Amino acid sequence: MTRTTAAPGEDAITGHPPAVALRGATASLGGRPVLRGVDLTVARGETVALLGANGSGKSTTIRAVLGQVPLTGGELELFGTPLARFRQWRRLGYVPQRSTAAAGVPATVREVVAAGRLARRRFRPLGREDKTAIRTALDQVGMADRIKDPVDALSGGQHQRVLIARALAAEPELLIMDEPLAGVDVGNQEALADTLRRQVEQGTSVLLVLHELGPLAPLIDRAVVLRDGRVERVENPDRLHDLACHPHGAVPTEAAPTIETGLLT
Ligand SMILES: Nc1ncnc2c1ncn2[C@@H]1O[C@H](COP(=O)(O)OP(=O)(O)OP(=O)(O)O)[C@@H](O)[C@H]1O
Repeated sequence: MTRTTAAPGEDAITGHPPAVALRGATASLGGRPVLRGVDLTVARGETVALLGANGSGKSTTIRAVLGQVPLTGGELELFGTPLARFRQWRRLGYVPQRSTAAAGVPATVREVVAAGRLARRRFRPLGREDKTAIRTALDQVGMADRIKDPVDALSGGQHQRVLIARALAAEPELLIMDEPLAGVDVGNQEALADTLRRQVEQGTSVLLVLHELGPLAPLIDRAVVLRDGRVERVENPDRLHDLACHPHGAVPTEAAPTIETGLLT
């Protein structure tokens, strides 16, 4: 049912609370303030990109959303539930920044992707549904033929695609990804963008850190630009082209040449 008015915190169209509602978030790491009052909302079915220079707090923000970095102030709700009471982690899928993920873990591709089903199957053996989800997720990232290989035998970009498959296998309602296309070649970036488009069409909410919009640009509803642990500005899709070319400076008034991707930091 379409609604024209929404209660505070609810999405105006679906009437559901947003997937992510972060308000005035502050956090410190190593004794230094890193988040200094971040407001971030991801409505149901929305795709939000977090942009900003190195060290601006993008990864820390999404780790805070995942409950991995404690907030020193502010509020976080996931699907309308305050973090302290949130237990439905199976509704989330996470693709960590590649350099921090699964390095040196002696596991096969299948085992890594099966880990994405952990929260769903509550440590029971894999069932038929799990096996189908694993196979489908690997198909979606073009890695089904490597299912039996050790992850150590994969290239960096292939490894990244397996981590994306792990998140997809969870069939999440909210997909959180930290630089998901880093190290992935152009052809596979396009394929992953198609996969993500299908997820979004099915109603998945997406929060992702990007340095380059690349083929994901058409999927993005809003871009939140961080600077020094604060939201510097929020941009709508029609500004994304300019943002890709001029992330931290003035946007020229003259028409710029059409460029689909651009360096964001
Ligand atoms: N474990 C840590 N201990 C201390 N400081 C940290 C830690 N992790 C991150 N920081 C600091 O927090 C700030 C924000 O880091 P964060 O990783 O969130 O930035 P980012 O925007 O994701 O950067 P990048 O684009 O380089 O990935 C940086 O100044 C960083 O040095």
